[in-house]
Amino acid sequence: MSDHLPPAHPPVKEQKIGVLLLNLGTPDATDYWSVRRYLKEFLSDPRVIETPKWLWWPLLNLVILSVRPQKSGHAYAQIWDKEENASPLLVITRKQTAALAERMAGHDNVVVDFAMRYGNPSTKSVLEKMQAEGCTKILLVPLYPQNSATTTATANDKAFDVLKTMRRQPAVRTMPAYFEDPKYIETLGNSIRDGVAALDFEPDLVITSYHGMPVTYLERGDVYHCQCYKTTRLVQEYLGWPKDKLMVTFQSRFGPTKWLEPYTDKTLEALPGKGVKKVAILAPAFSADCIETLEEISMEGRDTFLEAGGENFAYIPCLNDSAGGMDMIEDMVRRELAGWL
Ligand SMILES: C=CC1=C(C)c2cc3[nH]c(cc4nc(cc5[nH]c(cc1n2)c(C)c5CCC(=O)O)C(CCC(=O)O)=C4C)c(C)c3C=C
Ligand SMILES: [Fe+2]
Ligand SMILES: [Fe+2]
Repeated sequence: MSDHLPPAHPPVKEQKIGVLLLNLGTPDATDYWSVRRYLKEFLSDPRVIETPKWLWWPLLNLVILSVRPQKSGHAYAQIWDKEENASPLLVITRKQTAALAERMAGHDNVVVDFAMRYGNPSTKSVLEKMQAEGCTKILLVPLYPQNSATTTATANDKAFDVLKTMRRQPAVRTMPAYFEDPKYIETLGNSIRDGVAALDFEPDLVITSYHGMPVTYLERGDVYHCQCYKTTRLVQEYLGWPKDKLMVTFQSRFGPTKWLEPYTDKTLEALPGKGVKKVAILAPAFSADCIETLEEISMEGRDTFLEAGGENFAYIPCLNDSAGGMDMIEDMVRRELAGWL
């Protein structure tokens, strides 16, 4: 590694600032072994699975990893970006990185890149690359609007685990969760307003569906649940809509334990019976569309709702690399870089 490092004391003019976008990660391919490798890394993270290791290890290795990769692989295959031969999460994160790099191009000392918590490109490989490029300051940008131990914390943990192995330490900052940042609320609110205006029906209800987690994590102090509710309330206030026009639900249940309620799938099943037959739905916990939005909501959720008697269903995409979404990321990153630029 030392062969690839810049001089011990690069002149100040040659020192660089790294901006590292972090997201969750995704399999390299949809086959059994690729999905299994990804799920094994993901589901072995004690920040994600708090079940004691002695109990979780046999369950994961003997049961879950023998059946889940096939099921998830099938779901990934339905949303795979064939042109790029990659998962949408990877393709979109790459585009966000390129767009941010272009927006920061006026600062020739700023290097923008991205890394994943699980899978590729790994946080280790990208942090090592940044150090080799002369980054003496690094801003970690976990792309999760709401803070959770299962996402924000573990993304930062991974980066610090890598830094632990480096003798030379860059100065490091982490971007906070942005669930109530006025720029996020405005951007999300605009995407809902414009998304709804573009529909050929008027939704009775707009559902904000957040990724779920076991209720025990909330009980142990994870702030995610409260931050999800606050995001939806602030967006409702920004839009000036009646309170009952927007609803919070939680999706992606995993395993037999009780997760945060109300569940998205059960809600979509029940709404038509209550006279709510036209819905629009979006997933504000995701900064990029992925299996959980494109397959679980836009495909499965749609089928559930229509089969239960719903008439109109629309999925409003994540902010992704849209102009508004990139204005927001650029704005937040520039604020965190204050004093460094
Ligand atoms: C098992 C526990 C899980 C918790 C807790 C959890 C929290 C959580 N996850 C996200 C964001 C994403 N999750 C994604 C996929 C995904 N999540 C879990 C499990 C938990 N997530 C699994 C097993 C999977 C893999 C897919 C599957 O097999 O169903 C993704 C998408 C990845 C992709 O490749 O497209 C994202 C993004 C948040 C925000 C969150 C917070 C509570
Ligand atoms: Fe997840
Ligand atoms: Fe899912």
